[in-house]
Amino acid sequence: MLRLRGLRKAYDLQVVFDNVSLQIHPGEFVALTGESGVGKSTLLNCIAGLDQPDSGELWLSGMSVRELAEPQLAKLRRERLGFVFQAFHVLPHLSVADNVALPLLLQGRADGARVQQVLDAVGLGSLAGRMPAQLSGGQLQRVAIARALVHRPPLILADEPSGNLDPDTAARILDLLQEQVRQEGAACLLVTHSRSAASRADRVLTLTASGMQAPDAAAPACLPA
Ligand SMILES: Nc1ncnc2c1ncn2[C@@H]1O[C@H](COP(=O)(O)OP(=O)(O)OP(=O)(O)O)[C@@H](O)[C@H]1O
Repeated sequence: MLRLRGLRKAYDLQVVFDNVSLQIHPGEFVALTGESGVGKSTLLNCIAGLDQPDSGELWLSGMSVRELAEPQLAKLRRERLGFVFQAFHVLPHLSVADNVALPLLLQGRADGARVQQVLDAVGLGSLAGRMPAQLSGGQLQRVAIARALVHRPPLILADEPSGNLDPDTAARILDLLQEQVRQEGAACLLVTHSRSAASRADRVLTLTASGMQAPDAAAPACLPA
C-alpha cells in the first residue's frame, strides 16, 4: 500500500528528516509519533504529493509518487487518499454536507446517503446544513474527518485527528478510523502525540531527525507496496 525508502527532506539548509523508511500494508493501523517540529506533517505532505522530498523512494498503491505529473498526482490523491489535515482545510463557503460530499463529487459519484451516514458516525448528523463559521473547533475537525473517510480511501493520512476533541469524542473518532481499517481493509497512518491514541495502533513508529525508529524501519527491498 505504502512504501518509503531513504526519504530525505530539507528546507534550504535545514534538514527536516533523513533516511526515513517504512512500509504499511492494507488493513494496518500505524501511529507516527515524534517530537514537535521533527517533520511528521511534512512527511504526510510528502506522502500525499503535496510537498516534494529531496531524495528517496515513495511508492503508493504501486505507483512511484515522485515520478507522477501533477494531473496523475491529483487523481491519486482524489481516489486513493483520505487526508485529515492538522489545520482542517474545511472550505468556508460550503455547508458541512457539501464539504463532506466533495471527494465523492470529484470522482463523479454523488451519494447523499453516504454523506449522511459518515456525518452521523462523527456525531454531526444534525448539523449537515450549517456553514463552517457556525461550528466549534472540534466540530470542524470532525467535518475534516468525515470528508477524509466518505469515499472509503485505501490510505488514510490523519494528522492529530483527535487533538481538539474531548476524550469521549476523540475515542469515537479513533473507533471510526479503526473501523475503516478493519472493515474496508484501508491502511491508516495516524500522527499523534497521544499515548492512548498510539496504544490502539498495530505498530508505533517514531520519527527522528535521522530516520524512523521502529523494528521494521529498514523496509525490505521488495516489490512496490
Ligand atoms: N514551508 C516550510 N518552509 C520552511 N520550513 C518549514 C516549512 N514547513 C515546515 N517547516 C519546518 O520543518 C520542520 C518540521 O515541521 P512539521 O510541521 O512537519 O513538524 P511536526 O513534527 O509535524 O510538528 P508538530 O508535532 O509540532 O505538529 C519545522 O522545523 C518547521 O518549522
